[in-house]
Amino acid sequence: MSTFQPEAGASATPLRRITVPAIRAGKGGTPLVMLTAYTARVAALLDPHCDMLLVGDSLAQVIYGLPSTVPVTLEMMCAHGAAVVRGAAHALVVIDMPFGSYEASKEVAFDSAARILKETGASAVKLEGGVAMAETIAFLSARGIPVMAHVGLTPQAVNALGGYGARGRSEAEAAKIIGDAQAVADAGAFAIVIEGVLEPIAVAITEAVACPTIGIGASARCDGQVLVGEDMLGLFDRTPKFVKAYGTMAAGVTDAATRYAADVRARAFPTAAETYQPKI
Ligand SMILES: Nc1nc(=O)c2c([nH]1)NC[C@@H]1CN(c3ccc(C(=O)N[C@@H](CCC(=O)O)C(=O)O)cc3)CN21
Ligand SMILES: CC(C)C(=O)C(=O)O
Ligand SMILES: [Mg+2]
Repeated sequence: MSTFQPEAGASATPLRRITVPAIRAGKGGTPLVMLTAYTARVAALLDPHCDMLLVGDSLAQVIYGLPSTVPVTLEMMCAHGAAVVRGAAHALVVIDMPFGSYEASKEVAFDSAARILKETGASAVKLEGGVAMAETIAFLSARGIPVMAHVGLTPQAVNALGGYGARGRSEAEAAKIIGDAQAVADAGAFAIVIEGVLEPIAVAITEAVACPTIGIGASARCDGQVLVGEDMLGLFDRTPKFVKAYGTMAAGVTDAATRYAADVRARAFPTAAETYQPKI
């Protein structure tokens, strides 16, 4: 069943959404701006400022209070993906493929990615992995599904990596990450997220590949940047070194809830302005 609906109030000449070729053409230009969003309202607020919105599987921690992204399901990604597409009119929406939905074979990956695009109306998917995923990326790309790749610190592999520490501290690991990025670029990825690597690795990849690189804990010399929206807004409590909070939403929520609770307990809310009185 498709849950995709056109944006409410879409006019006869709607603002055209940013396309995958436009993102590709952003290589080496003004840095591409990307944030995650999981809900329609937050997507609508972030949309005018972003080139791309990512419905990240980080919704595991941010929305669901899960300890890692491993338990995330296709159903969760489709529900939040459809909400973000409804909320955003301008940005290209990319949806994370959840752990277990694409690794077994390129055919399994195609079925999962096709379901995501059908049920959400999004334009592209993202998946984690390098050399091991190159064949899958080529298979999807040749069949009309734009793929954003994700190399370096790949959180779905937390059980194999043993944690969320920065990657590429040994020469062998640095070479492996650069090889992964080259492989996914050669396979046709339209962009590559580089997460949690030593800065020289991110710079070397950005200089080596023809598609845009999107950094998170990587380098300002990447072709764009992505952060988890709630981290950037100052709402999420446990944030990695690579986060900069531009907002103070947690403090705003605490302040509002404190004053609301005090008003309720003092019978100071609701007042006449917020109640329905009989007509005289
Ligand atoms: N809110 C949020 N922000 C993210 O960036 C994010 C998620 N959730 N969930 C999915 C993944 C997980 N990510 C993470 C999670 C934790 C660290 C972290 O704690 N890093 C520590 C170093 C840890 C170590 O050395 O073992 C740091 O200080 O940066 C990094 C990336 C990035 N992604
Ligand atoms: C951190 C970004 C790149 C991501 O994959 C997510 O939010 O799930
Ligand atoms: Mg992710």
